[in-house]
Amino acid sequence: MPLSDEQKLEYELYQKEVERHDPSDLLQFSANYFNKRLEQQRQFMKNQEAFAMSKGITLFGKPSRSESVVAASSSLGGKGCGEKDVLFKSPFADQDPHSTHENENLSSERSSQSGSGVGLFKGDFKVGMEGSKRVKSPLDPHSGNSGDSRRRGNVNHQPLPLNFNAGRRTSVSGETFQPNNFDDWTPSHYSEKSEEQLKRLAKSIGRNFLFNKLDDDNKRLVINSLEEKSVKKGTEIIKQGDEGDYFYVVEEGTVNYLVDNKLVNSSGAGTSFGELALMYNSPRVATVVAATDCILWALDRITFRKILLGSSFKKRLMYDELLKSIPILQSLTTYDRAKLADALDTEFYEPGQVIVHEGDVGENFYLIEYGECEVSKKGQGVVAQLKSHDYFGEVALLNDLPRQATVTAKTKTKVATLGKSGFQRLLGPVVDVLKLNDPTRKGHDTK
Ligand SMILES: Nc1ncnc2c1ncn2[C@@H]1O[C@@H]2COP(=O)(O)O[C@H]2[C@H]1O
Repeated sequence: MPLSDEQKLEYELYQKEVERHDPSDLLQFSANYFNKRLEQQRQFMKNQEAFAMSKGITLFGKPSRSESVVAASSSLGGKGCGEKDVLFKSPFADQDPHSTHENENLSSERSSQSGSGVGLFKGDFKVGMEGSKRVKSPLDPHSGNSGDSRRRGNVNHQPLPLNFNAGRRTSVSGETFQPNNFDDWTPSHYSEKSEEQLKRLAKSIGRNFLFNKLDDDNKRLVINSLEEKSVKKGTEIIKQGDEGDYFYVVEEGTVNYLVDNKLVNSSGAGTSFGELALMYNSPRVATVVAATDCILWALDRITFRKILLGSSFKKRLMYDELLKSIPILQSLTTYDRAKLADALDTEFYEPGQVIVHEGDVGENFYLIEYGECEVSKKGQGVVAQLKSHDYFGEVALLNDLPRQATVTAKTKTKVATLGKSGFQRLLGPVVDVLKLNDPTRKGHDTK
């Protein structure tokens, strides 16, 4: 049976750690490594449950005896366990390391099926796991992150948060995302919302993709942490260069975005803004002004980072390092990169696997995260070699032509893919560079 993306990720992280440390005693190293991973995951869940309980939210129910039996048979590989048999059991109640993954999966389902949320949204988000992820080395708290990601299609089989640290970039983090820090945190502005407010929030926030990715419990935490703000037309809500304090969702009205006093964008009800400074601990990149009277919902920095950054924005953080390291994308702004990251997906290829076939219709643009690929053309053989941080697939999309060459993975390869519409919409600022480099115009370099 092929590995799931989640298993691939875990395996890949492990492999990278082995390569990085080159241990003389591999078994001892591996035992330490996986113990540490297990500890991290359990600690995070304990803290999350403790916090949720302090707010009257039950994340993981206690198993009944009969449920324990179901769980035991399930963790022993029992098949035919229908949905109604799923055990909603605290994943750290069982200290048998062999049952960990079973527990994670079950708990994840519990989380997504929880009926305790406010019932405003229909997201199928599994706590802290969507899109791709980046996990800090558990063996070295000061090490850089090793990036990774998984395909969208598999979200339903995602275990609970193996990596709450996902996306953390040690160089930019203001607040630590160590799971055990969760203990000290309570949202700065926590108030149960009235029925009337909930109805309005269902409309405005329900339209915002960031919130649809949260499970019911996290949605409830976020909703109750939101502060309502009415602003008059002309009010400066955010000033370029300032430090980030709040993230905003627009319930009513329109806001204008200005960079260096030039209008660059406008948005209305259901949209959000102010996330970049909070994500990257960087100054505000734009000034935001109310173009009409507005009703906004503001979420404080810490709650944003604790909840949304671990889920809705994980994909951005995970792709940010890759996008920053790709030479042709150097001209993109933080905002352009964030939008591009939202549109990317991840694919893995094994050595010898064809990624793009000459003559096919072009659907995607590819960025190589790691691996080596070979470009070949009928009648000419191999015409180019590609390596990590190179790109391909642009010619068909730029010129509306069939694929001009075949690209084959030479080693295990991980690519970020961008669909045709995203390519046209998001790569505007680099199209000229892509055209200049177009191999059908000037011949592809053989590296
Ligand atoms: N074209 C744009 N360039 C930069 N920021 C933008 C743009 N459009 C919307 N924004 C938002 O404006 C916000 C200003 O504060 P932040 O830098 O925190 O996050 C920024 C984005 O959310």
